[in-house]
Amino acid sequence: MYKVLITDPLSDLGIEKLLHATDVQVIRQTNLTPEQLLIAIEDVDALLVRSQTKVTADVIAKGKKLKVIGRAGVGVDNIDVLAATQHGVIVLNAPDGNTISTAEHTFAMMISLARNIPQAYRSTVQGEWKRKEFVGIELNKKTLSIIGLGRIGAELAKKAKAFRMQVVAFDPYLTEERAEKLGVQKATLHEAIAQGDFISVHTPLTKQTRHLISDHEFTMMKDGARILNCARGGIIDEDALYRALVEGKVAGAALDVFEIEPPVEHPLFGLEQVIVTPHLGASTVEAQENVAIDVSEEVLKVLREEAFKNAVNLPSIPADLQQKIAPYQTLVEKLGEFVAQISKGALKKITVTYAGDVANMEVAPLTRTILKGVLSHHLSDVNYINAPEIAKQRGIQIVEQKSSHNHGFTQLISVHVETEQDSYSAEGTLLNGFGARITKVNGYSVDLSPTGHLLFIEHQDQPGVIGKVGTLLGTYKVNIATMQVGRETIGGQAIMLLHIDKAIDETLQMDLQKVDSIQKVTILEL
Ligand SMILES: NC(=O)c1ccc[n+]([C@@H]2O[C@H](COP(=O)([O-])OP(=O)(O)OC[C@H]3O[C@@H](n4cnc5c(N)ncnc54)[C@H](O)[C@@H]3O)[C@@H](O)[C@H]2O)c1
Ligand SMILES: O=C(O)CC[C@@H](O)C(=O)O
Repeated sequence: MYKVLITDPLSDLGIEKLLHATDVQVIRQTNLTPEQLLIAIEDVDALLVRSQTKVTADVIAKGKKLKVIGRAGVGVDNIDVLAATQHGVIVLNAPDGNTISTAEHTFAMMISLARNIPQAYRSTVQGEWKRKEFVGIELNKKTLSIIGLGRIGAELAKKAKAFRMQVVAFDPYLTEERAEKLGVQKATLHEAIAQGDFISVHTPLTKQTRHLISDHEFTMMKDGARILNCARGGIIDEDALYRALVEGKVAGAALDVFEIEPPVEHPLFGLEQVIVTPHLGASTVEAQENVAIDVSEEVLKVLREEAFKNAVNLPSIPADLQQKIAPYQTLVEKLGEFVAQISKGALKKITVTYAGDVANMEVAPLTRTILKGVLSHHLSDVNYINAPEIAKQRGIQIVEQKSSHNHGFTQLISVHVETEQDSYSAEGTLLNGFGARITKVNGYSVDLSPTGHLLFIEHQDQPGVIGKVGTLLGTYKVNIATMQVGRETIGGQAIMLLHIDKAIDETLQMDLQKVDSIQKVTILEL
């Protein structure tokens, strides 16, 4: 039974699938203090949040069984994604479900800003009738500068165009082709800032976007520009915004999000030209249902080990690619484990080479699997999610390359590992009807099914060595299923690879090691 902890309010309809799943126990505990969360997380398999719950590194470390954190929404800035990655916890979001709602909210804020609707409402219900004070401006023919033309930015652009606004956009990933398709003018950040009558930010909050709009940017704006933030508090420097409003450089600001939420006694609240909402962008019945459905379905898939998408800390693999690479998964994982088990010394570099049919595919997911195979022999708690990050942290260089040398195999994958002591390699292929095979070990040709108990013996090619190995194994009642031998030259360096029917202990290993001309005996388990 999987335990799923939900710590923020989520739509009941949205989480129906979880509530009805027979293999899931849903625990709903909202408004937890950080201390209570540290206790609640201890034995759950999944955590579902919106933007209120702060999922810190401490929370993740306490979640000993935690496999997945689901964010019902887009922004994952309330989750320590790096800590999750390091602990091998998948972070999922629901990126599509609230796009329309947030774009509509931004548009509502823009119209409110242009026509002073919140201020006029407040004044009118207080018994005033100040028609002259609340003269607004039209959106028609004004320029809207959008910073961050992703899902919400693009949706906002469409709405603005319907209101006959000129749309200028800055996004580092915006191509001319997409700009043209959306009917927006591609600009640099400073061009966009300088041209906008309205400027709306729609980026994630990252190191690069924190205070993206600060004093310098405000000085570049048109006099009387109006600014909106319905993305994340902190993209606009609130102190700089306050100064720009007080100086009259900026005519108005609409904020749905704040550097600290909920904001207390915010100086901006004292300014008449500032309109605010309490992080309501995604707060519609439709958006909340959408994101809760999306994230519940995805979390269930992770728990049930089915294919999932939308992982923030794992590249998503399209279904057609998943289908193509599936047959290679066992081979590459076994190749990684094999090389790791025959290698000695601290890892420095792992080179993976793809040749033949497989070289025509997107191989990054396979390399990730190999990394997991290699690293999990040396380190505990390595999985598909954290393997690249762990390699990076330990300074292990990863090289992925493609080659035209398939040596007669339809496909050939080779893993070469360099350690501080030596280098080791294994090559493998998929044989029609036989599945995964290891075809070369440290340069010696073999034909090995990579499963079960194995003995890897490095020795000098001498008459009688094979016999002595067989006799010793017989003495210890260990049955040999298959045996492979390979040598460089007659009497030269050689290897023996034996499939044995049961695990052996170190006594037999040491006895084998004492045999004349045997240099090294390694016990493998695949
Ligand atoms: N107010 C709310 O309730 C609410 C609701 C949903 C989303 N959001 C927030 O809105 C933001 C956008 O969401 P989205 O779904 O459109 O995300 P998205 O990932 O589709 O779009 C973000 C865009 O920002 C661009 N970007 C990144 N760094 C940039 C930079 N330095 N300068 C300019 N552009 C940059 C990216 O290239 C991307 O195109 C996120 O911060 C999200 O958390 C807020
Ligand atoms: O949970 C919410 O309502 C906010 C969601 C929003 O900020 C998001 O990033 O998706």
